[in-house]
Amino acid sequence: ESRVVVVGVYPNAPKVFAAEDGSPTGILGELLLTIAEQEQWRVKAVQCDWAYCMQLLQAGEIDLLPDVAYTPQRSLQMDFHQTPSLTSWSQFYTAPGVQVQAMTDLADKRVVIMHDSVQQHYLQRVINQAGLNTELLAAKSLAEAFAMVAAGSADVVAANHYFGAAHFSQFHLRQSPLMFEPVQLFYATKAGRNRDLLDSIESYLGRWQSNVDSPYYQILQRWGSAAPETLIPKNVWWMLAMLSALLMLALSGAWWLKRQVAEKTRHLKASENRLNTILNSVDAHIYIKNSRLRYEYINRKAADLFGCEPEQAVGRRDDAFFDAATCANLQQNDLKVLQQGVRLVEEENNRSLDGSQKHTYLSVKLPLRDEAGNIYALCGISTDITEHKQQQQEIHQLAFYDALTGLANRRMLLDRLQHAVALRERQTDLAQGALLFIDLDHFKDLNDTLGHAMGDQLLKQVAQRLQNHLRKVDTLARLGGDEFVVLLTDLHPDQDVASQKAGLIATKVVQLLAEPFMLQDRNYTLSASVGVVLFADGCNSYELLQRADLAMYDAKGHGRNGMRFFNQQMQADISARAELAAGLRQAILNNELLLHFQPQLEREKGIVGAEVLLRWQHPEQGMISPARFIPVAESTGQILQIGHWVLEQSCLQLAEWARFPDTTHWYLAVNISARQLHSTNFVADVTRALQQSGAAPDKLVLELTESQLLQDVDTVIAKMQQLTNLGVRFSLDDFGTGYSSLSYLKLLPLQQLKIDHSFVRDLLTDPNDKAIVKTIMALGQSLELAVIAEGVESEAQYRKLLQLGCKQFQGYFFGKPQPLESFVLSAKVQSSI
Ligand SMILES: Nc1nc2c(ncn2[C@@H]2O[C@H](COP(=O)(O)O[C@H]3[C@@H](O)[C@H](n4cnc5c(=O)[nH]c(N)nc54)O[C@@H]3COP(=O)(O)O)[C@@H](O)[C@H]2O)c(=O)[nH]1
Repeated sequence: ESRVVVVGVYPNAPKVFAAEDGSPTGILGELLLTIAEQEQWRVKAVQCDWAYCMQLLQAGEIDLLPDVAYTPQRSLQMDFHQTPSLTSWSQFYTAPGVQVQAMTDLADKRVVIMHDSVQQHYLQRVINQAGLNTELLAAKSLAEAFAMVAAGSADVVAANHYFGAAHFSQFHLRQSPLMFEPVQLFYATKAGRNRDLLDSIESYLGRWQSNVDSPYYQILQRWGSAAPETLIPKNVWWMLAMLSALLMLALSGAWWLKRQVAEKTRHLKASENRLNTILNSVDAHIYIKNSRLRYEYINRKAADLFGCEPEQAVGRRDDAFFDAATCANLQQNDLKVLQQGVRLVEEENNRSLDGSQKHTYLSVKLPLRDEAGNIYALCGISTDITEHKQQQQEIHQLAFYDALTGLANRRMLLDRLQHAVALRERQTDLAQGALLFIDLDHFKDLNDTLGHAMGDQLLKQVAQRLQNHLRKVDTLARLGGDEFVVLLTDLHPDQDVASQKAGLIATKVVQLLAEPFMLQDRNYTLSASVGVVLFADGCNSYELLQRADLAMYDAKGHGRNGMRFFNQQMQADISARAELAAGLRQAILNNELLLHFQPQLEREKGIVGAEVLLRWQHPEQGMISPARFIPVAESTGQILQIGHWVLEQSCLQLAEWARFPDTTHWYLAVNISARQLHSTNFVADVTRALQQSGAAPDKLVLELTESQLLQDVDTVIAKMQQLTNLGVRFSLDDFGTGYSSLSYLKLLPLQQLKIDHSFVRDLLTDPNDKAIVKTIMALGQSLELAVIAEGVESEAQYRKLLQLGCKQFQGYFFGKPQPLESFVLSAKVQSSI
């Protein structure tokens, strides 16, 4: 039984195609039929297009497929015989007018090939590697592909030269001289199937190809092949193959170079993009200007400022964006960079063309040089520091100016003062300067009565008024509260003239501030005290300010509403007071304070008690008068501690005297300072001193002065009342020197008035003093208060006082203040007389 061989036949004349009866024909069809005849195979043809034939072979539905070019990839799925049945190569066939002399001519062309053919795989690789912009189209058959070119839907067709040579003129195409992809063609079977068919074919091909008279060559001749293909010398065929390989190598090289260039371009593009991203996101204006000062580059930020796109600024100059003054300044800076090759860092104030925007920039400008070192452009980086400058200005304002009045503050004043003093020290022939220290009198009262808002209003008006009347060179400062200082410079080189001028200005200031101010539509009048100091050799700014302050206090001490020059005595007084305060601290610790007692008498009874008077036994200076140290202790607050000690000691002494019949009736008059009286603990302190000592409260007399009672009257009266309720008595010291009114006196829980010694001193000679004493006596009588006269130094004074009705006395005539022992001794002697 003959073997049935199913053969795939696809249209590829003249190599293979189906005859009218469907049997395979063409070179490879006839060759197969000739072998089949010899082998008694019954050939059954299956017609298919190329791609479908390949699929049928893979599926095992056909046994054999002619005209298959060997490729390593196909050898994985198919088996081939050894001797090629044909050799072939590919060629391009073009539409008229289309030239393909080299592979690169395929660029921008539509090339059609048969689907899944060797040409498709080869050309796809070439196009990719050469990076050609070629459109590769696939047709089902070569006839369809040729028809596409003929119809204009493709420019070029690639086909094996057998088909091409036989058909190109029929389709009115042109044959390109470019040959490529030489191949060897075989009958192929599915891998592992029909090996016997291949072996048979191989045996015939081997024998017939070595004999030119064999059926193989007869078939070739019949189908019009000019030369027996297999007789092409092997070396020529290899050369063709080598050339093809070289072409591939060259194309690969070109492809590699192109890839490198593309890679580099990609890198450069990426770098440029990155750089642009950075430059555009930097918070600064970055630009490049060429040597003619035209912009070559600006970043996004600069473009936003200019109100255009970056490209639109290229070629333009600053005058397109800034006003004339700005341009002139920028040009000056730019030329410095371009001409001198320097790196420039400058603050630039730029104003826009229409003047609407003004900005300050910190600009850094650098020259750009070519490889030969020549400057061809400049690169600028300008950072907008407008806000920073404003903040700096605000910080400066806060640091050096008073927020309320806008005047210079202490810091600024000291700064200017230091500068003026230093200048004066360097140039002694320079005009003399001076400081005026101004303090408003009783400003606190205005604040307390009208409120702080009104107080602020007044301070602003004071500042304004002073400022209006001072020269521009002078500095008016507010130190805080109601304290103002004027720094006068450039007065006069002559000390006396300068002093005269400063005095006139100070007087003018006092007069100015005495003129009424308008507050809430009402006139408000105030006064000011002014201290004046002239610059002095070796005196620094702090000392000058302190001296002016002292002078101002002196002005206050002299009745306010006036001016005083600083003098050395003020300084000496201050130093002495400071020294005294320091010594007093030590005195308290070292028990240097002691009490003296001055007797108080009644005519019939003799000694009835004593005034306690404090003494300071200084180890070096001897006895220091309380008239010196009590005011100091008052101002430093030490009086609270000292006064408390006096009170405790006095109570202890009273308790001690109470134990003896001779002294049990004696009382002690203790001086109470203003601070003591106004301290919140005053009543408690007195009560505790009495309780802890066991002294009888009615033996304790507390001496207050009229001035102490003027302040916070209600509280003082309440305190006095509380102690009066305990039995403590109160005496009004220095009576007659103050301003006590009768109605006011009636409110106070007093038991005694003490006639000041200044009235007693001239009682015999001065009718006024005599009249005052008489009045005080009458007052005491009407208010039912005892009256004691102090400072009685002579018998004549004593007699006169007796005559005027006085019953109680104190003074040197009866006994000076003395230590406890001598007081007690002399008191007993007096009683026994
Ligand atoms: N707060 C306190 N003040 C006190 C205390 N001790 C004293 N003082 C006050 O110090 C001032 C000076 O006192 P002093 O130097 O002791 O002078 C007193 C007497 O010595 C003096 N005096 C008395 N008799 C005469 C006299 O005949 N002639 C004369 N020239 N001076 C005389 O008078 C002073 C007493 O004055 P006064 O207190 O007003 O009664 C003085 O103000 C004391 O008050 C203390 O502990 N605390």
